[in-house]
Amino acid sequence: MRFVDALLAADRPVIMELKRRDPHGGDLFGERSIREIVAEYEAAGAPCISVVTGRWFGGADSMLREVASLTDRPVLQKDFITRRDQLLKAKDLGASAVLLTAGLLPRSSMPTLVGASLELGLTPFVEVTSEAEIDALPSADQCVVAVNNKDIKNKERDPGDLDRSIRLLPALAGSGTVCPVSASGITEPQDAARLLAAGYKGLLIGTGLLRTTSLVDWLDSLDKLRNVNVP
Ligand SMILES: O=C(O)c1ccccc1NCC(=O)[C@H](O)[C@H](O)COP(=O)(O)O
Repeated sequence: MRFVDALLAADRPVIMELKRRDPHGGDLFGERSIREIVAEYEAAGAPCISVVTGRWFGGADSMLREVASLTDRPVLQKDFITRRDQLLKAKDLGASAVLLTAGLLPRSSMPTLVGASLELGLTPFVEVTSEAEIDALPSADQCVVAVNNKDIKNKERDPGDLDRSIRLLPALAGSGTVCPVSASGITEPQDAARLLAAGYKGLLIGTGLLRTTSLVDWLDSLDKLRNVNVP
């Protein structure tokens, strides 16, 4: 299934992320193997899985290959992608979607990379932090567009500003994307429920899910707050 279709059809529209380290170098996997985390996410009904291969977060390309070999859920690669050859590699490693960060790319590169991703059958997962970045997006109707609540230019050391997602939602709706996503800094089920109630079709959560003592309880709380029954 396509990344975007899987997310839009999900009872729990949460892209669950594997990220080895937090921005301060803290371990997020503990004793768990990649296989165990993927199994936990699948059992929790993850429609899509995100893998951070960026080295700032302890990532490596091998993590993407391993995750893609363990699941048939669409997998997003989160890395600093600036060139077409990285898209080819992402595809080869098993990705279904690729992160393109508006704030890190020269404006002229975004249309080229969005076009090249689509040609390769990869969903562009475009991250933005401002209205100006949203207004400049090419082919937003064919992209997942995500508001990043943290500041990647500061290595995401900040706790995140979830109100940024609320503020930018009207601009996202106007961009033409069918799949607005709120990403980063979502640690509590209450925050997740608030963002979904506001109109987000998906959330991307790493640290909050990797650090919780019970993923099952975290997601049950979210379901209760949303009044949904997940079988
Ligand atoms: O945002 C980027 O440009 C980026 C580039 C390369 C590797 C990672 C990148 N971002 C990481 C993230 O955005 C977060 O891991 C993700 O949104 C989850 O955040 P959190 O729930 O706060 O762990």
